[in-house]
Amino acid sequence: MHSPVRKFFSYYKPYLSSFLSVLACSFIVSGIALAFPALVRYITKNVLQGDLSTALHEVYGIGALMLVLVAIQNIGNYYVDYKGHVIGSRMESDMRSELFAHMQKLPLSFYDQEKTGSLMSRITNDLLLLSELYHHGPEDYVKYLVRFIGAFMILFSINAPLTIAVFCFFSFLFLLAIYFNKMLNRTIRKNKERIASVNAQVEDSLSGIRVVQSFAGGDVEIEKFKRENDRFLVSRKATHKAEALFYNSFETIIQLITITVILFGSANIVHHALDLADLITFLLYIGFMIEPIQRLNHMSTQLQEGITGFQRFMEIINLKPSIESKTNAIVLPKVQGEIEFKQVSFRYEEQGDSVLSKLSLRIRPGEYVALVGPSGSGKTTLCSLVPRFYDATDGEVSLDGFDVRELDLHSLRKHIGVVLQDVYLFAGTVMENIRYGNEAASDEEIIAAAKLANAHDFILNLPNGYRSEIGQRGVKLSGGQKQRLSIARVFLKNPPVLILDEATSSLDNESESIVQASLDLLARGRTTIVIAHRLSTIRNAQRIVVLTEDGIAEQGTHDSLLALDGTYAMLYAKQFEAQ
Ligand SMILES: Nc1ncnc2c1ncn2[C@@H]1O[C@H](COP(=O)(O)OP(=O)(O)OP(=O)(O)O)[C@@H](O)[C@H]1O
Repeated sequence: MHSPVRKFFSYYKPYLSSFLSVLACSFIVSGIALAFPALVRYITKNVLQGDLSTALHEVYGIGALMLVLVAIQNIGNYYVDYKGHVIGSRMESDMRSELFAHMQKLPLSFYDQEKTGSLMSRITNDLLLLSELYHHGPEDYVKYLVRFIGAFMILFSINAPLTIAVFCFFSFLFLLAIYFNKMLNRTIRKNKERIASVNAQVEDSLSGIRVVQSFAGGDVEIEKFKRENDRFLVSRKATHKAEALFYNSFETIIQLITITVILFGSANIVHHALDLADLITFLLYIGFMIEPIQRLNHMSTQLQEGITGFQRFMEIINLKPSIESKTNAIVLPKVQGEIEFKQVSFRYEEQGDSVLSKLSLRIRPGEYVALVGPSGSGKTTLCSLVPRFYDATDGEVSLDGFDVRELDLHSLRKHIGVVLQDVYLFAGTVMENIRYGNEAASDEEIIAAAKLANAHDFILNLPNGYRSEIGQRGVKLSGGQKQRLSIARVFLKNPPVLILDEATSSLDNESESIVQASLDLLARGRTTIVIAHRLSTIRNAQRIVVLTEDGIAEQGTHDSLLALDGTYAMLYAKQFEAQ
């Protein structure tokens, strides 16, 4: 678990020298600002009340000095604004990259619980104002602390009792700021959670836009969206209420301070304890003490946005990937493909029911094994334990005799190819999608893989051949075409172990036979586990394993299982009748 404070400051490290130069500049600029009321005081108290024949000459001299100071101050402010913001944005961008990379390592069990849209919101919205926090946070503290302490000391030297009276008001402001900042933090956190829900709703509706339109479900989606959007509005209203209360209480106290200074200052003038020039100086410096507080006050929503964004960032960063390579994990350069499940039990959630219980199965290198059984019996779950999409709750899964938890995760997954029923293609070209199987592959190798997957001909018929854009999730392709691209991807990967999970189930007869031909070719010489509902497609499997809710019910070849006249024979007869 990272310490939040240490983690927060660690992002300054790569930019430390630039950031210190910004802080130094900020310090100088604030010091210069303090000189102006002192110069006004000098003019009103010393120059204008002294020898008037030389006064104008001296005033021009001070005016020239002021111009030089203004120039230095503005150049300094430009540097602080520009450089500071760039540094803040860089840190924000570093954090965004770190969060995305961290999410890549989180296990599927994490994604089972979270909504994609909410996670997107954490990467985009939540981090947006962190740059302001990183840049303005320390820099404003330096700037305003210099101004505040400097003004306090000068005022104290002019009139100590009045300064202390004013300071009492400031401590009250300070306490008020702490209280309201806590309140803002709460409401802003709620805002972020609710905008994340709005995002999740948008993502869900738009990803399923085909289902929405086919069910004419636009109104339902609009209603669901409105519900989330309204909840966001309610929490925004609470934030605005807190902000308005905060700002206006502050302004009231600040006005009270000014009135106190005018009243007490005037009384002091009447009693000859203060002169007019001192009162003017006092009022100018009070402005210096008030300005930092006003500014921090107006900035506080932005800063709080940054703080809550950081807190939500830490919630994810602190999640330790439960499935990762051990230190000194074994890297397998070559895999024979022997898979063994030893007394494997599994359940998805800690409190949930077991999906698999003490299951044992050994698959020989190069063997073609079909898994069949009723829906929900755990076939997909069993296969997902091999590439460690999930870890067995009990027992051991091994590859070539090595417990998969001892193997380097990258090297383990490199040796396993998975073809699913629900193909996922990325927005991009055909070429880019096939290359996903092996980033180092040449164009020729990609074309060869496409030929093996029976995809080459249809790809050439696309408007731009291999350079054709296939749209989000491959919408511009048919189901069979998408499946053949996903098979080409696995051909290119060339893994010794293959898992085919209902790869042809959603295809029509013609597409199925083309895809089946490519799958048969793909399976050649590899250890293959096939999950199939259509039993006709696995008749030739070397071994058929029948999985039921109670575990492995029977196994053997198609003919031996029919002869056994058990679960398989019953499933087969049912399908045969239906056909
Ligand atoms: N990600 C998940 N989180 C929680 N439970 C799950 C998850 N995936 C599957 N399950 C549950 O685990 C059980 C086994 O599911 P699994 O998908 O492995 O079965 P299957 O035999 O492959 O089914 P089918 O043939 O219908 O695909 C089911 O009861 C299912 O509800």
